[in-house]
Amino acid sequence: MAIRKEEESSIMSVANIIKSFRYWPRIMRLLWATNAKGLVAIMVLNLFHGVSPIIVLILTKNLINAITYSWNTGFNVVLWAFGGLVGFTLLSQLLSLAQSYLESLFKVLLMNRINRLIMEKSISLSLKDFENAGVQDALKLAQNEAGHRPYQIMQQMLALISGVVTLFSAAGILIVFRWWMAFILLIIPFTSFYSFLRIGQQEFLLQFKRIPKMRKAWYYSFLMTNDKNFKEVKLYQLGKYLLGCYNKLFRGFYCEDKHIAKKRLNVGILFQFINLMVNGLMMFVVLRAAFFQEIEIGTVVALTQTITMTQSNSQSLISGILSLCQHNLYLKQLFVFLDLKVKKVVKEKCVDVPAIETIEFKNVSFQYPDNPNYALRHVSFKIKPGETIAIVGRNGSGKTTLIKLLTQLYDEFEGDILINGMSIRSFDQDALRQRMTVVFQDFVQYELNMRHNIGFGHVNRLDSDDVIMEAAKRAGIDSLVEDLPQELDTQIGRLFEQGSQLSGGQWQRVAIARAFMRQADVYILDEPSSMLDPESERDVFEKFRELIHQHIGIFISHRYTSIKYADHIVMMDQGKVIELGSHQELIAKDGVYAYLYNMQLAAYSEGEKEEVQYDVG
Ligand SMILES: Nc1ncnc2c1ncn2[C@@H]1O[C@H](COP(=O)(O)OP(=O)(O)OP(=O)(O)O)[C@@H](O)[C@H]1O
Repeated sequence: MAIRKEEESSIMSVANIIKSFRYWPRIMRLLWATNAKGLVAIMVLNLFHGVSPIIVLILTKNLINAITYSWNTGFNVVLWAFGGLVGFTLLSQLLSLAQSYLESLFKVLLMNRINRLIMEKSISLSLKDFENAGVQDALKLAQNEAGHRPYQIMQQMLALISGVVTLFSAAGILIVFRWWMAFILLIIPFTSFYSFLRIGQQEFLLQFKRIPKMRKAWYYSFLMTNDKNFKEVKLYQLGKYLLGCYNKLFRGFYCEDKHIAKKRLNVGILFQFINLMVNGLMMFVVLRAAFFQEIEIGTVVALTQTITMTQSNSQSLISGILSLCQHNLYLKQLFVFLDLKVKKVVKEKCVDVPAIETIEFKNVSFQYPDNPNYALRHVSFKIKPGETIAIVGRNGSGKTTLIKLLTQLYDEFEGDILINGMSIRSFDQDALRQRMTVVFQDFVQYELNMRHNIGFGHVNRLDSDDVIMEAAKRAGIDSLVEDLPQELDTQIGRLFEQGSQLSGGQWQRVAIARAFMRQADVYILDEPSSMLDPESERDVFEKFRELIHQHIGIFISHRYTSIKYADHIVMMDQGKVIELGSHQELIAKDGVYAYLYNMQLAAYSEGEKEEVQYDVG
């Protein structure tokens, strides 16, 4: 996904810069789709903006000449010339205000459109792509930089159009006087073009290579400013250290930026000097012509202004083209992100997923992208209708990975998963997911109201208070919801105003209620009891067992006291199923499960004994 090495080096080539203009038709379509009428109006106003300095110049020349010869022509001619200049200046200022009004509105619409495109793309990505560091880099660049570039390109384009109009009309005036002056004034700024282009490319390359570090800097800042991390940062006194890490990165960025800025300054000084010399020469020619009475006083004023205007316009034209080239490089990254391939929905896949009755893992092996080790190896087991399966095992043994494959968050694995005897690959992923409900270990705490927090389990039922309250009841939080100041409509969390904060266990129960919103065939709880007290844990499991009656229940837990009620237990170790059976069977087998179960039991009774001794003492 990230630009490859050879592409990095070719960024510096002029051919690559020219190639980057291929995105322009796309940018134009984007601008057009944002607001076609607004775009046309802005363009027309911009053209007017381009010709208006020349019209003002001609009107000024006329006025001065009218004053010079007024004894001959009468004061009326002066009045008309003056009226014309004032009237046009007024009109031009009014139109310029209208232009900035329209441009500011257009900018808001365009930014919003690009942000929407980025978000739409983001949610269409697979988990595999989303977790890829290269994709994260591109996303960051698209959000930070590329988002506002199309607008700047539009502004620059418009400025260029108006600049070209001004430049050529000014050059026209000069050509009539001395053609070679126009030629020199147009040519000189192009000599600086290549130098500035190189600097612009170097700057882009710098920014591009910096993205991973920028994400790190952002992360340090996030650690210090986010409420979730605040307690630990405070307790371990990490503030100074993290700030130091952030500063170190910032200092590195600053040195690099300073180096580029210095280069730009040196080139700028050199070309400014050349410009001044040329300007002086042109002025000398005009003044000489005036001295020998070859031109009138109004024409002297007009010519000196035209020289300055041509020079500054051709300069800003060059810097405009340069910044367009640079915007193009950034924009390329936006389109690289937007063009990321999303797996196409295969039409033949079965959308009508029948009620899930059996699930069978058949010799499944799986490796995460960029991870050389297998997370699962030759996993096989079957779940029958109405069964509850507990998946147990040490940390990193592959339990959650099983769930990720079953829910199709990753779909490139070896072997097969059979749903009612058919390969999981033959079903439409979204349709299949609708038949399942999951509480993940790292469930989301939505900083929204309680209605959303529970209702997101079945987003079409967000307005059904009864359904939401029923789910809350199943998760044992109905009274918690009723006690909230605005019940379901109470804001939860601390991020926004008037939010009611919940405890860790309460948040977990809310996530469980969310999972209970759906009438699913498969209920999956990944460590649902990690934050629950023993009473709540028993409560949740009882509710879970009631709910999955006739359905399939899968839960992952490290608490063996809850696990023993499952119909079947799958014991995992290093990605493999090492034991399989009911609690009694596995205890009788006296293997790893029995060892871990007895160890936990001993730890519990030891704890209880200590408590008793403590009470007695
Ligand atoms: N997104 C990922 N990318 C690369 N490797 C991963 C990813 N997620 C997990 N792994 C690796 O896969 C292996 C299995 O992880 P998994 O999360 O399935 O373990 P687990 O049994 O659920 O662990 P725990 O009990 O700690 O939750 C681990 O070695 C882990 O490092």
